[in-house]
This record gives sequence, C-alpha cells and structure tokens, in this order.
Amino acid sequence: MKKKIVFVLLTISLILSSFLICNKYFYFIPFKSFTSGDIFFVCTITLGLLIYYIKLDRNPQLVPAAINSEKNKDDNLKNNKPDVSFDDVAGLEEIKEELHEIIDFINNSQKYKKMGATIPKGILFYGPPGTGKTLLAKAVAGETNSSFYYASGSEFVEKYVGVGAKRIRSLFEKAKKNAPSIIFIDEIDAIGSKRNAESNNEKDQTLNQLLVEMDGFNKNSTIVVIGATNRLDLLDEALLRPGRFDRHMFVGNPNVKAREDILRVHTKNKPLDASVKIEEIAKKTHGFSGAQLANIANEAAIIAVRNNKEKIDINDFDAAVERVVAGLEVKNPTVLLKEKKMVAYHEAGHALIGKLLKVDMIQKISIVPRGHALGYVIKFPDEDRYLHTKEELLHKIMVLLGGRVAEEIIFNEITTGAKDDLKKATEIAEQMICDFGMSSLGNISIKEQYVKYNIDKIENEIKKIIDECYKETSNLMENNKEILVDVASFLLEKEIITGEELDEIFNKHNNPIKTATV
Ligand SMILES: Nc1ncnc2c1ncn2[C@@H]1O[C@H](COP(=O)(O)OP(=O)(O)OP(=O)(O)O)[C@@H](O)[C@H]1O
Ligand SMILES: [Zn+2]
Repeated sequence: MKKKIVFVLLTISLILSSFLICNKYFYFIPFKSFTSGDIFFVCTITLGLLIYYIKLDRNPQLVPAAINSEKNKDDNLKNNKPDVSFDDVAGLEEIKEELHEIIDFINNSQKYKKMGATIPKGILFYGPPGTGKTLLAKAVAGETNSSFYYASGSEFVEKYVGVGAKRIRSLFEKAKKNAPSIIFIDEIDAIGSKRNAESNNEKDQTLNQLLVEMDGFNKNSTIVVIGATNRLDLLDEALLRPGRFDRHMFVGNPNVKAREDILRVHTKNKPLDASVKIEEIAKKTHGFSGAQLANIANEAAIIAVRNNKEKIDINDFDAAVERVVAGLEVKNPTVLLKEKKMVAYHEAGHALIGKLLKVDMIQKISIVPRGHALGYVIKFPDEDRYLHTKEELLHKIMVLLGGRVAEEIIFNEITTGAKDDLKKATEIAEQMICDFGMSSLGNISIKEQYVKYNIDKIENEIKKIIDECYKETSNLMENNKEILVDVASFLLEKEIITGEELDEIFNKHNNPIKTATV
C-alpha cells in the first residue's frame, strides 16, 4: 500500500517537474511565472521520492510482488478436513498404533488437559519417498476431524529475509483459528537442516520462527505439527528437542504382507479377473514403495482399458510392473544388430551370475528397449531380507559386474551400458567399507563428515573389492561360457526369456561350475 502511494506521488512529481522544465525552456503558455527556484524545489522533491521508492523496492516485506507470491502460496495450503481414515492406509501397523495415542489426545484433549498432561506438539515421519507419510498425516486429520494444512518446506525458502518466517506465522495463525488442526510440513529439511557458519540468514529466520511457533502454541488450542523428511540426519538438533518434533517414526518401504494390503486397497474398486493373485504380485514387487504399488494398480487398469478388456487380468499387472520398473517400451527402436548382441550378452551375463550365486529369483530378462534401458533383468528376492552377510553383498556386486564381464569375455570390448551397474556396485562397496565395517579398514563406521579425510583409503578399498569381484566373476563366467552363449542366443532370437525358460537352459547343462571363492 505504502509503495503504491509513493509510486503515485513520484509519478505526479515527475510529470510536474518535466512540465516545469519544458515550460521554462520552451516557453509554453500559460505558466511563465515559475522561477528557477520553483523548478529546483520540485525536482528535489522528485529526486527524494525516487530514492525513497528505490529503497522501498529493496525491502522485501514491502515489495508487492513478494506479498503477491505469498498470497498465492497461502492459497495452495489446503485448508480442508480430509476424507481419509486409517482404513485407507495399508500396513504401517506399528505407526498407526502409536498414532492412536495422538488421536486420543486430540479427540479428548480436555481429559488430558485436566490431568495437566501436555499434548505432543510435533511428530516427525522419516523414510524413503512414496511410503505414505502424507497419507498418514491426512489420516490423522481425518480420524480427528481436524483441519489439515499442507505445506512443503521448499515453499518457505525465499530469497528475501523475513518472507519465509512471515509465511510460517500466517500458517500457524490460520491453524490456530481453525483448531483442532494438523499442520503437515513435507520436506522439512528444506528449512530445518543443520545450521552452520555458512547458513543463510533467511533459512535461519524461518527455522527460528517455526521453533517459536511450536514453543508458543497448545496452551489453549489443539494443534499437532507433523513434519516429513527423507533425511533425518540432516535436521537441526533444535528441531528434534523435547517439546518440538520429539516423536520420530520411521515410515519404510512395505514388506510382503504390507505390499499385499496396499495392493488390495488400491484394487478395491477395480474389476479383477480370477487370474489375478494379489499375494503373487506382492511377492514380485519387493522394494516397491506404496506410491509405486498404487501406480501399478492404476497402470494395470489403464492397460486393460487399452486392450478393451472387461476385467484386469494378470498380464495387465505384469505389464504394469514392467512399466514401473523399466519405463515405457520403445516402439520401433533403432538398435543396431551389433548393439543388440552386446545387450543380449550383457543381460545374459547378469542372469548367469545371478543364478549361479542364487542372488534373487529371476523372473524375466528382456532386450526389448524400455525407457533408457536397452535391456533389463526383472528379479525379486525369495523373501524380504533385513540382514545381509558380507558374502551376499559381494555376490550382489558380482551380479552387477556380470554384464560388463560378459561383454569383455565375448567381444573383448566394453561398453557404456554398464554405467548404472558400476554405480550400484560402487555404492555397495562404499557401504561395506563406511557403514558395515566389512573391509580391511576394520570394524569401523566412517561418518559422512569424515569421508573426505579418508577418501584415498576408501577409494583404494573400493577398488580392491570391485577388482576382486570382477576377477571372480570372470572366472565363474569363463567356466560357464556355454550357458552364457545359450542364454544370449535365446534372447537374440526371442528377445524375452522367462524364469522358467532360463531354468530349462540351466537344466540342460548338468553341472554349472560354481567356483566363486569370494
Ligand atoms: N501404506 C499405504 N497404503 C495405501 N496407499 C499408500 C501407502 N503408501 C503410499 N500409498 C499411496 O502412495 C501415494 C503417495 O504416498 P505419500 O504421498 O503419502 O508418500 P510420501 O511418503 O508422503 O512421499 P514423499 O516423501 O515423496 O512426499 C498415496 O497417495 C497412496 O496412494
Ligand atoms: Zn547391466
């Protein structure tokens, strides 16, 4: 507002001073009586207004644009009472159990207040993306008939000092007005990451404001703030202190039972053919997040519609899983014959080592290009595993190296196709050294901040592990070269090979030699 008034005054004085100058030097009529002193006076005022206007422009709280954008962002905060209950959240039983207490606090807050108990203010959900953190927060709001305010941490990150803090303030004001409320702040690490000497002032102010708000509320109104992050380790200690986000709940990827439940929730309203066995799909989707499973159910329905089917059958689900794993099938790919051969051997290399070392169950190998991949192996572990031995990790690395080793053994040439394999293999080796104490550096864990001081030693160790695995993989593959050739030839001809067909090829060769000594 202030800026607008200044702008109008500035415009008037600019017009007036231009008019007076023109009047003096070009002698328009009728204001010949103005003196140079008058002109100087008006010009000085104009200049003063101009300087004031420019200064105002640099002050963020008063910039119309900033206020405007804030308004828009506030409008994005969904002020509603979500129609989501715990029945919509599959799996995550322990978390739901813990949240029941919070729900009771909100639903019967007077009972607790009478006893002098304070209601928990902040809950932190952490874990990988797509695991249902937002869904859980909405369900808490749904179960307590609370207003739900969604905000993403990145919305508060602004260039101008004070804008983020102001936004936090207005978010809490709204929540208080409509209490009971659940405020959900996704990606809270965007504002709540550890403060250090290089921190920027704006982020610190925003975080401080959040802390102040959290310390101040709940005397009379019932508000629970739920934060979500993929990285708990990045958060500032101040945020995790008692009275703030002091309840931490890990929301992880679902196990086989939970995957089954999630698939059931998302196929509830879909017509399924008798061929669809949800528990089988759950077994084949190890490592998938809830969001990916929801996506699979939806994709399967879309594929069934495209094929003019009345019901969704197992083929639609298989195609949907494949699409989520490997991306869209590339129609009419222009892959050269030599490239195709390379890809066939590369994928056969992964499959051969995988089967020999019994790492995961191979469901399908394909050299039909999808997404960025020219070929791929779809596999799933026998069971959900939480512990891995050193040997198992080394075997995983060997399977990843299997593609490149096959290229080298057959073509005496290596390709760029192993890029992702090498990245994953290196990551496993690095974890073995820095997290699991499984290298010659000893039974130690190397914290992230100390990695840079030990980088040479770590790189040496990584190289040692990868080189050894590579050598073992080469030996294993040389010893079973015939199986490799058979699998690759089958792939070249048919482009796709199923788990059963792979078993048949293996069964033809009586004694695969499994001399991996790592
Ligand atoms: N446990 C679950 N039960 C049912 N559906 C789920 C579950 N987990 C995820 N989903 C589905 O996945 C979608 C995305 O999940 P959500 O947005 O809650 O994940 P998130 O953990 O908040 O992800 P991000 O960290 O990326 O924000 C949900 O809308 C829901 O359809
Ligand atoms: Zn590969």
